[in-house]
Amino acid sequence: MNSPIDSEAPALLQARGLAYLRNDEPIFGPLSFQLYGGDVVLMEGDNGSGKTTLLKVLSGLLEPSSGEILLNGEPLTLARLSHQVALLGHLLGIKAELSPLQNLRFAIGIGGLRAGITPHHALKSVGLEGYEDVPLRQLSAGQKKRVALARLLLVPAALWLLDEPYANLDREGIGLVNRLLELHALRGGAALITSHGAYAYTSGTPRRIALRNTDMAAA
Ligand SMILES: Nc1ncnc2c1ncn2[C@@H]1O[C@H](COP(=O)(O)OP(=O)(O)OP(=O)(O)O)[C@@H](O)[C@H]1O
Repeated sequence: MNSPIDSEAPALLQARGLAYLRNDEPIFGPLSFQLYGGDVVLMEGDNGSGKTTLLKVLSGLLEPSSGEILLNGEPLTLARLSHQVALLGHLLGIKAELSPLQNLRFAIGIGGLRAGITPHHALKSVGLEGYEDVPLRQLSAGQKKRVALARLLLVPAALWLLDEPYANLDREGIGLVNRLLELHALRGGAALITSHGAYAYTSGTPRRIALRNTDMAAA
């Protein structure tokens, strides 16, 4: 398990007794865990075990049935979410009618801009130089995923919540995700990643949280 980079700092993310029920049926939890700067944590589980639901709860899209979520030691609010948390969901949150550049500018308007990087630079970093002005609907699934990865690079959010970040990516794209994660962890960020188990994160041995269909337990 990674240790906090600054032991005085509160966890970037703390979940306390977090549970979600749909129609009185438990989907996950209760779960308690925390992520500090430098942590990359892998959330594993079979189809339907609740990984996406947990990320939706952590990113404020769903209300937990019980428990609480703290960001930097403070209760989660929409204002804190927009600047402290970046979500990469199944629906990538990018608009098909806009170009990569327009999508990134839109994201900056909401989430802010990290110092020392521009949208052009971010697109080059994810291998999309030359695609700046092409409408998203003309890009492949993997290229769209790369636009969403460029957005992660641009916004200053320290906590990344990534739902299946390797899906639709080729071998080079998988390496790209790993490099982005390593860089993010090195500069004090943290990431929670979902995976079906065949994960591709290759840097060290990430901490794991296991969601199971049968007992809904946290490891
Ligand atoms: N909008 C919804 N309405 C009703 N039930 C839902 C909804 N979304 C998900 N579920 C149910 O909640 C459970 C958890 O779903 P979730 O998408 O969180 O699982 P997952 O672990 O991310 O799955 P996968 O690995 O297939 O992406 C499943 O049983 C699913 O059928």
